Amino acid sequence: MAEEESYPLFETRRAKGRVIYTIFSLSLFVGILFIWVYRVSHIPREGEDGKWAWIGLLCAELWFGLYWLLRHPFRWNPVFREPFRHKLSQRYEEILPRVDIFVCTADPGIEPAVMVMNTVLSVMAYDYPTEKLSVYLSDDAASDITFYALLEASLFAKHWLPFCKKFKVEPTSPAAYFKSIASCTHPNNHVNELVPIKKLYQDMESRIENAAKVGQVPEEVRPKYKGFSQWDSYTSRRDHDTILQILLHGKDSSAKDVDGNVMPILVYLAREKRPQVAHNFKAGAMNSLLRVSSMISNGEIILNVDCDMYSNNSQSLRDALCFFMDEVKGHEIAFVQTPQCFENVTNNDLYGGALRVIYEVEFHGLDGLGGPFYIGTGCFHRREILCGRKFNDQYKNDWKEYKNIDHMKEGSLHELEEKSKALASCTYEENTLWGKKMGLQYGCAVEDVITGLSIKCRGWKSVYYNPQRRAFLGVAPTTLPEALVQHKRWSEGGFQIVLSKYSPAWYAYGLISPGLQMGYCYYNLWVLLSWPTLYYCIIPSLYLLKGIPLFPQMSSPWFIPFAYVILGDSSYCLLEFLWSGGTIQGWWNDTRMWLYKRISSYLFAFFDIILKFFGFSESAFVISAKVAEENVSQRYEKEVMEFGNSSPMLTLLATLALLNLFCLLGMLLKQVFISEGGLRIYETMALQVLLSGVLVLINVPVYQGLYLRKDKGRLPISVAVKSTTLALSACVLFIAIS
Ligand SMILES: O=c1ccn([C@@H]2O[C@H](COP(=O)(O)OP(=O)(O)O[C@H]3O[C@H](CO)[C@@H](O)[C@H](O)[C@H]3O)[C@@H](O)[C@H]2O)c(=O)[nH]1
Ligand SMILES: [Mn+2]
Repeated sequence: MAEEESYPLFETRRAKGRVIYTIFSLSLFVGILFIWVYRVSHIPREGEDGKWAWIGLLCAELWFGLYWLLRHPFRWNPVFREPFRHKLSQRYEEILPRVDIFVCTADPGIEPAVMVMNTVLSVMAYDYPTEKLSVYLSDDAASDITFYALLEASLFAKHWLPFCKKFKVEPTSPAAYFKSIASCTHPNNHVNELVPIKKLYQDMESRIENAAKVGQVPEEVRPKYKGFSQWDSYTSRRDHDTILQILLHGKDSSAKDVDGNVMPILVYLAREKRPQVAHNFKAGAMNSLLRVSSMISNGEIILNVDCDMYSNNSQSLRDALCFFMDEVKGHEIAFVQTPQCFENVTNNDLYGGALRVIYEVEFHGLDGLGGPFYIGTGCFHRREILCGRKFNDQYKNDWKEYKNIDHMKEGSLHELEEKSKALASCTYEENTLWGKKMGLQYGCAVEDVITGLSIKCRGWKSVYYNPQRRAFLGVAPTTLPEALVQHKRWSEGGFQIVLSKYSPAWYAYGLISPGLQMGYCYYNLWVLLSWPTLYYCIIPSLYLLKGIPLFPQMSSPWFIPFAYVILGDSSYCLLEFLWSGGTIQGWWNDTRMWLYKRISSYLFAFFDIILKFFGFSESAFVISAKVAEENVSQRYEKEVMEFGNSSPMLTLLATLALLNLFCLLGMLLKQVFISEGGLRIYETMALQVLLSGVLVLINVPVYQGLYLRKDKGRLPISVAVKSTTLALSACVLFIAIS
């Protein structure tokens, strides 16, 4: 036994090829230095054309170069983790800790109840002792339909859980499972039982969908369940008492599955909301869940998932425990983060939703520097640490200690509900440390990342666990505006962190490793990329139209560093993308999104931050859509870009796309009709032609959306008119004033 115990519960491997990477990046850095030197030493003299444009480019290039430096630490030491769950089982099966799972939902219109129930069912069916598992659904919409759906799900679960156990079902989300076996051709060994369970599921699904469609819980159901009476005092989504119902609990003898086994605890919670009290979005929901669950089950481990992120791997809970329960390293680990993966990403990933390089490369690198960020979903936490505990070396979790704690010795379920409700009232947090030092942090659009950072600053580590079989699968945005709005929220939140008390730039100094500090800055400074990128998309093209070079000509030796940096960096990014499982077309699409995020999401986030700073605008959380209309989905499947509305973001994108087209065409026309320098322009202005050319190529979907497409997903006529006028006038004005 002693020898047995000396084997760790997980293993850490380091990546190879770091030397080559280091040499390569050093060479690129030399190239960047040359570019800087060139810019500084060739500033046009007073009276010469383009002096200010030149200085602008210098600033942009300085910033790009510095930002580029930030991305290196987390490519130096990537690590890969491998848990050994059979060892966990051998050593700790009897004393596995209690686990509380939090699912958050906020809007039944955007997040359909059936989808949410699939997530709930999938996590209820983890391969784990059910008496130690509790699932909490937080509903920020306080929708009785969601409650009704959960009631239905709790009944269906009594069949579904034994079925999953018996046939080792994977994935345990019923919708995903039925879909996966529909596409598999060989007959299963459990056809006889499959048919009835599928029927049960479909019946439940149609009942929930009907209720959602008519916007009402069926008349006959209401009086049967006392829980619905809690809606009697409900006035609106933003104004209601706490609604809390324990739907399944070991104390209740009916909470057994069809085989007579105990079911996991299942709780519905809609925390109290009042119009005059800030509810702090998902962070507020999580903190209420933390308190309520401490009363009902008090699991030592907490798993948090978004309502679309169903469990795709029934073992991942045990895998995560291998990290926490490891005898040597486990005590330092605050949370275990899995990547966000998406079920609906198409082959060439038009909107870059898969975030491939982030999850396949960069997060492994962060793990080598002290641990990945907490990214809100698919994350396992230790309760105490999430609630504010500081690290100290002596701290060791004695898992055996918890063995026989029964949190519910006396009192009825009803009493338990009433006591728990008080913890979810909207005044509970007044004059407490919740949202500051306890629980999730308030006031930031990425509550998850800032909370993770504050945990790191208290001395803890985290682990990135990226299993072969995806742990969770969710829904990525399926339209361009949605993708852009999501990135706006993220970039805005990131910058709020830089400006916050926990700023990775200064507060974290000395508390986390310098590499990790740089990693946090790399992700949280997105907003500041908008201006230089915009500048690079506009100025060189306008000067191309006018015939003024801003880059070295091809025959100059200064051309070499530009060519080397451009080629070297793009090929490196391409390789990394392919290595992460992407396609070449996917990389091209990702590059387009890289551009669009910078010139729209980040820019608008920048303005929003300013507005908020001066008190002109309030925090908001724009929830990402999880379903799309039929024709939108069809276009998404075909990878046709979906614009569909006329937001200022799209007008800006279209204007910039057209501006580049006009500049390039204007330059070509000048060549043909005025024929100033003939082919010379390609020699003197090669890089500007290249830049405009690439911008035009990358914007092809925008031109199509403006002028060629007829379907509903195209850019509206109004955007076409506005952007064409704006782009043309910019070109004409620029030529005219000089
Ligand atoms: O007031 C709110 C708003 C949102 N949510 C829930 O938060 C989750 C995430 O919202 P979503 O619209 O899907 O945002 P994403 O951008 O996909 O989410 C990522 O980024 C968020 C921070 O911006 C994190 O909260 C998420 O966990 C993380 O997955 C969803 O389950 C929502 O139901 C709430 O519970 N209450
Ligand atoms: Mn989401």
